[in-house]
Amino acid sequence: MGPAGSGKSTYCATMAEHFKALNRRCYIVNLDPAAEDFKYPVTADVRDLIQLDDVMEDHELHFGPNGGLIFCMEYVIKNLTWLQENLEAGEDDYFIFDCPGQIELYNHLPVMRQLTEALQSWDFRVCGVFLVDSQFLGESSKFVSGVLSSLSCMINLEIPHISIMTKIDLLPKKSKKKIKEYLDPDMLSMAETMNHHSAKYNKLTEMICQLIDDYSMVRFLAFDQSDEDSINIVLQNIDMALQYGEDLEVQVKDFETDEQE
Ligand SMILES: Nc1nc2c(ncn2[C@@H]2O[C@H](COP(=O)(O)OP(=O)(O)OP(=O)(O)O)[C@@H](O)[C@H]2O)c(=O)[nH]1
Ligand SMILES: [Mg+2]
Repeated sequence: MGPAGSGKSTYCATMAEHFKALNRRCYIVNLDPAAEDFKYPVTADVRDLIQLDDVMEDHELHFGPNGGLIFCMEYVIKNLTWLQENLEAGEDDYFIFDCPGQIELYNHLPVMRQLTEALQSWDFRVCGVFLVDSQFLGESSKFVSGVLSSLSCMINLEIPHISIMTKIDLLPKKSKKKIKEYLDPDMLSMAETMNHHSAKYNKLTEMICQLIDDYSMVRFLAFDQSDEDSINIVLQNIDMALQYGEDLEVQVKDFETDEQE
């Protein structure tokens, strides 16, 4: 998930390659009814169910691109059997859902939550991965704004949640250093750098930063698609959030115990 153009589809393509190199299976589902072409193999495509263009061209519905997208996602929720039929999952299968970028889907509409609840009811473990373009995080105020959008998504979905800064490979060396400060941010000194003219707003900024700091609510991981280690760290964090592989260990232990008996 994440704002338009934050790199969601590119993340899916990078992960598809990475999984291949690890010899691990991974299936990617396109949930964006407006998507056009893909740089990854698509296991299931929401456009087989509904397409944004068709909705926008419908003379009775009269939707623009954003209203049309919401209509499409509500249609998906009304037709969840389509999704379930397309997710014939084996044990330990790993799916990535490439989601649309409109932020309203995550922070106040119920559709994405309904979707994650459906996946959980089908016995999937679900982790939210929220992407923000690192090029927009280089200033304290923009960083706090990125944290808040990730946070509102996390609170709305109530699932394990990982926040990622994308396009690190595009940053000049100097900005890369600066971005590192944002991976483990000192929110209070950040608040000081954002002083406004109005004391009232300064206090508000301070309190927002304090809140983020007190609860360590959002920590970003850097995602550099040109750096294998950075991809690995992101994947490990998601695996941990999903408790991926824990059952495998249990099965091995059970097997050993059986043999001893
Ligand atoms: N260099 C570089 N370019 C990236 C990276 N991630 C995305 N891009 C580029 O950024 C643009 C948008 O990336 P997408 O992956 O399409 O973004 P998206 O979030 O799927 O966009 P929407 O689906 O339209 O919301 C494309 O031109 C990508 O090639 C990255 O990590 N590094
Ligand atoms: Mg996309």
